[in-house]
Amino acid sequence: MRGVTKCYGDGPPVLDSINLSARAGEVLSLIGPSGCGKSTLLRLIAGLIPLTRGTLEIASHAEVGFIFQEPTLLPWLNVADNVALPRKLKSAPRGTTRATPPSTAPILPSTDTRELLARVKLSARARAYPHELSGGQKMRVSIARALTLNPQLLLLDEPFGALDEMTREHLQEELLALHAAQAWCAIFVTHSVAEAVFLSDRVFVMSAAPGRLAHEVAINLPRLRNADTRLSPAYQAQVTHVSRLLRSVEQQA
Ligand SMILES: Nc1ncnc2c1ncn2[C@@H]1O[C@H](COP(=O)(O)OP(=O)(O)OP(=O)(O)O)[C@@H](O)[C@H]1O
Repeated sequence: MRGVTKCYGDGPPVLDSINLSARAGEVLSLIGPSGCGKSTLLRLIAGLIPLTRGTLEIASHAEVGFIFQEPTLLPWLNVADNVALPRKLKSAPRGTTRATPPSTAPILPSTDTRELLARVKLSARARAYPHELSGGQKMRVSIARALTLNPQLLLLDEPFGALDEMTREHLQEELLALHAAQAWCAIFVTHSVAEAVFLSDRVFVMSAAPGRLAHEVAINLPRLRNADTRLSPAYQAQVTHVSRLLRSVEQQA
């Protein structure tokens, strides 16, 4: 992104002159006060809303996956069919596929779907329906669905915000294991400093009104992170550092 500015309607800039570049395989986090424009930034990258000014380039043909805080699963499809949905929508001729309840019997999961379900530890629940799953399991389905098209870029908007602390930590570790296997670039929006530091190569602390990238912090921890990482002094020092930066932008707001 170069000089990206976003206004909604004829309102003031919500984001002002954002310059941001991400390398293949990098995990970036955006953290900042409520309303500073984190979700807006992700929606711009996803192409869901238009830029007001500036330029945004994504490597050509890059597949982009999006994971929201709400798992947004289709209640009438089982786990395997929810995960396979992006592939089915993509392979269907334009104008023929509608996301309405089908009357046909469920199709056997493809090998790819089965493998994805194994990676998110849901093989045993392939035939379950969303209402039969826990919050953490629903999020695992949402992650598997986002990975179905082998994205090079994964956008995550506060995906673990509604989950309890333990589930959240497990999912963070699982997400990093998936990243080690597939090496997509990820841009992660979170309100948790600990989560941002744990997951990221770089953390951006944003200031509000208008939203800007106020601080960039390189997280110099070994890439292979696990539960022990959270106990290490280096990790805790980075969490303290980012927390102070966040406090300072909040005081300026
Ligand atoms: N569709 C919209 N129309 C008008 N204003 C909007 C729209 N979406 C967001 N905004 C405004 O843009 C600003 C940034 O919103 P955004 O949701 O991007 O912030 P955020 O940093 O993700 O917030 P939070 O941390 O609370 O989720 C806010 O002031 C919000 O009110």
